[in-house]
Amino acid sequence: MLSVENLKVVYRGVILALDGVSLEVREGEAVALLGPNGAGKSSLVRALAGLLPKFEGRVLDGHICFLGQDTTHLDPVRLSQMGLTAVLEGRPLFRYLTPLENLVAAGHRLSPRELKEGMDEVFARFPRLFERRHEQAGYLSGGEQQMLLLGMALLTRPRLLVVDEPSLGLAPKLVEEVMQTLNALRHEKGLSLLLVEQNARAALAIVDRVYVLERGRVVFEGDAKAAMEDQDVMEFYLGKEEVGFRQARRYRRRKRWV
Ligand SMILES: Nc1ncnc2c1ncn2[C@@H]1O[C@H](COP(=O)(O)OP(=O)(O)OP(=O)(O)O)[C@@H](O)[C@H]1O
Repeated sequence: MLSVENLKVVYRGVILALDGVSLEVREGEAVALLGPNGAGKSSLVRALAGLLPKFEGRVLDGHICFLGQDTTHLDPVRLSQMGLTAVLEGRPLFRYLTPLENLVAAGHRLSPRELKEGMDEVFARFPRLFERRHEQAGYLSGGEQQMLLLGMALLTRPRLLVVDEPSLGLAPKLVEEVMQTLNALRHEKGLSLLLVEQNARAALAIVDRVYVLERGRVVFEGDAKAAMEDQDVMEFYLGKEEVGFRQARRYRRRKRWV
């Protein structure tokens, strides 16, 4: 469904963010892209969604192929029409508009009947959004905003959903809820999912395969279950799990590979 080959991305002509990344997401598959700050995860998302020019970035080399078509230089509108929807990090929504208005904006390509059906489905899936549908979206909690963004993404009728750091800033219980929502969407809608995360454990619990990015390169790829059971991977790539004096888990990076 999606294949990325030897992708190099540069910002302002000098800052190399991706240095020859190759990866694949097959039809119906859920794949995690993990990595620490600055690894290049968001740069890959921007490249996939045709958004690099908005960030003064461009593809220097390599190819992106979606549904058999070379989409390396396609614009976001065309990509969305093809079924590739990206939910960017930082919860980009219209903060001064209501959830209802945000959903209408996201579903602007649908007919009135399709929009109504789509919104009914979103509100049935996220009852809390329905309760708060007339309030300002900027005042929703982080978890509710994330649900709204997923609802907006659903209205674009994606075949591949790319979600950038949905767990950012959320309490563990909400992280779990967001992951379970993504998992349910994937299975019920038959979506393919590329989940970009720093929270390795949360992501690995719902995906089939994983790529780990570090300093713009893929340093590990493999089966998610195997990655979780592999102590070296957990320690070296994802950080060592430690149980602190309050029995709180924390993760410490042990080593860099590149
Ligand atoms: N608009 C930009 N202009 C210049 N450099 C950028 C820009 N965006 C990202 N970079 C640089 O590209 C590299 C990769 O950044 P990117 O945001 O893709 O990493 P990331 O893995 O998503 O990190 P994080 O988890 O912190 O969001 C970093 O060195 C970053 O400073």
